[in-house]
Amino acid sequence: MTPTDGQQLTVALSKGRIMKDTLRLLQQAGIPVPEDIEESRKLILESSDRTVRYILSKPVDVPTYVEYGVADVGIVGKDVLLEAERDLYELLDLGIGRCRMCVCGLPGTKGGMVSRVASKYPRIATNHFRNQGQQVEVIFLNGSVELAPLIGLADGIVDLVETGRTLAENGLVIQEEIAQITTRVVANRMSFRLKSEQIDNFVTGLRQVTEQKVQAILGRGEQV
Ligand SMILES: Nc1ncnc2c1ncn2[C@@H]1O[C@H](COP(=O)(O)OP(=O)(O)OP(=O)(O)O)[C@@H](O)[C@H]1O
Ligand SMILES: O=P(O)(O)OC[C@H]1O[C@H](OP(=O)(O)OP(=O)(O)O)[C@H](O)[C@@H]1O
Repeated sequence: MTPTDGQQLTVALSKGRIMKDTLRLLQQAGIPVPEDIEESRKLILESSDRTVRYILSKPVDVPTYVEYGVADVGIVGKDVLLEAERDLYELLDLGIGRCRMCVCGLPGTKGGMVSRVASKYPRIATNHFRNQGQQVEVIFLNGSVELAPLIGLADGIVDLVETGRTLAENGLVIQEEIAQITTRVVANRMSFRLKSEQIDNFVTGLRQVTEQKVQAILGRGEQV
């Protein structure tokens, strides 16, 4: 069957760090993925059976494409979702791209003392300190935020920590964990109703794969 535009599912994928693991899960779930999706410089690709169309986007833009409905579904980190605060349905945790959103700083500088914080995530940082009743000035930076406390721009940072290597190599420590981060599947609210069957199939396939992964890990745990 060749689907019409109305039947085709448009999926916004995050380019970069989580792309490889995302494609692996899609393939394991039996969702058709174009063979050249990793090598190609094309930004819009269709599966060979034309049931799925992929948009390759910067992670930070995925919620925008999905909220405006130009993508029915998106795959993106919880960090990006918390920062974007878009009106989307969050359907599934894929369990990949695992890291933590943390307040970090030089050893000996306590979270409570912090008055200026640098972050690529100004909304997450602002909400966090507001919830704690702390008055903190948040300075937006685009990356390498660990520099800020080292050169005196800020007292601390709010940033992602995965292995902890970037912090350790720059003499910084975690002061507080704000949130556990993983990659999520999100959907446009209207698409969720109009393409319920396609979205349900998409999410069910991925859910089965991610549950199998959890069971495999538990299975290994039981043998130990
Ligand atoms: N160590 C990590 N650092 C940053 N993001 C991580 C890390 N581990 C997992 N992630 C996940 O990967 C996503 C970031 O991917 P990536 O670094 O490719 O995007 P980006 O920050 O928009 O990149 P850039 O702006 O450099 O193109 C995050 O949104 C987060 O969900
Ligand atoms: O705990 P780690 O394993 O060291 O990972 C965390 C680092 O990785 C990310 O930076 P990224 O490499 O995306 O570069 P950026 O600072 O330019 O965003 C993040 O912002 C931290 O700096």
